[in-house]
Amino acid sequence: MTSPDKESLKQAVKDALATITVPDGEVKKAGSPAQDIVGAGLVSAVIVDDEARAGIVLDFGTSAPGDVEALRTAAENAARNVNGITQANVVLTAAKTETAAKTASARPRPNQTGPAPTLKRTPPPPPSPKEIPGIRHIIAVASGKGGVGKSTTSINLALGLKEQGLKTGILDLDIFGPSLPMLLGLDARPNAEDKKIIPHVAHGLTAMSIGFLLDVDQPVVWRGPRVMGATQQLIHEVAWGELDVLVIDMPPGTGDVQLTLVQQAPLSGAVIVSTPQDLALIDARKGLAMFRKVGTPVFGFIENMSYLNCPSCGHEIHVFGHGGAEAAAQELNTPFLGRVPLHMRIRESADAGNPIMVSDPDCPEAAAYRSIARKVAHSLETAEG
Ligand SMILES: Nc1ncnc2c1ncn2[C@@H]1O[C@H](COP(=O)(O)OP(=O)(O)OP(=O)(O)O)[C@@H](O)[C@H]1O
Repeated sequence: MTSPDKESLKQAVKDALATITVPDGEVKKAGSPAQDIVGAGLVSAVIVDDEARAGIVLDFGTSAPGDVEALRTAAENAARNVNGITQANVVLTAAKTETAAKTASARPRPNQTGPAPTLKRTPPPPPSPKEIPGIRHIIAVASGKGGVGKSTTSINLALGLKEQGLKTGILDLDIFGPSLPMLLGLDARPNAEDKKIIPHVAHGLTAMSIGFLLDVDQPVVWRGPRVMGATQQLIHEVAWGELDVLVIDMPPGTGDVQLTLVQQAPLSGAVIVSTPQDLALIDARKGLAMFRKVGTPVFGFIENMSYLNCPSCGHEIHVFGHGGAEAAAQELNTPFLGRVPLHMRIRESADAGNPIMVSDPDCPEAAAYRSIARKVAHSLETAEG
């Protein structure tokens, strides 16, 4: 999808939202005469991604919302009915009131012991990335489009880096569909201490996901994100401790959200995941352009779902064509980090919360991730000079 398409879809979603009336006696931002939810200032963000999925944030400020679920449903239906929109997801946010705080804290997640950390509104992002004390390197795992295996690659790459002796963390910033809770088989809300969120530790990785803070049962994300605010918080207000490397699983695509994320984290470098199909490669090129624009070194391309190993003779079968990412990498003067086969083991282990680097470390697919992780570790060393 070209950006003008995305822009016009975004406008169409906004127009559709503007047909929803603020119910009588319901929330309305102070000083606003408008009666529709856009005019009343309740729509704080509309995002349309490369797959034409709409993400909408309805922000209730400090008003105590009444039937916010009805508004959510109305907004979702309005966005879904826009021609071209494939999916719509509405996040509700509000500043914490005493009652709200009580309601929220009355619903602890399993394993929760301390007060629940909440996503909160934070000041606009700083113009230049702030160093994070204790973290030597941050790398972003990006993809031009969704569904290419970016999250699966992120977790196995992180485990591969840990195997190299690096103290490794992983941060899932995929606001469109956080996968880390599933990949690690974890959904407990993290605790907070001294105003910092305490990350989980799983398979030897320090792990944090935006998904740990978004409560599926809770209609409102209290003091919840403007996406950028949440991102800031997840990068800078988590007690990461000492890490050699933090792997960030980025949201798919190369739009404004991604660009801002890239600018918020002091990245040592990025890797771009692609599949062999042409379309994915075109998108991957956009990813490269985005990182180059902000001066982040791209450590290289990874080709995922690259081939099948024939179950009887072990030969590689190239279902989606062959060598596209490698050729593109060469043409774009960017390293090629390696290919990962398409294999049920990768999918099943990921779905079971036991990534293949842990569940079957001696299989050929784990070897593919290991080889990529070695190259990335080498790039990090080189980056250190
Ligand atoms: N090499 C592989 N072989 C088999 N299945 C894979 C492979 N890589 C990823 N998958 C599967 O493909 C699906 C999409 O992968 P994943 O969620 O990692 O993609 P993504 O790019 O992060 O997607 P999204 O954009 O939706 O976040 C998952 O079910 C995953 O298990």
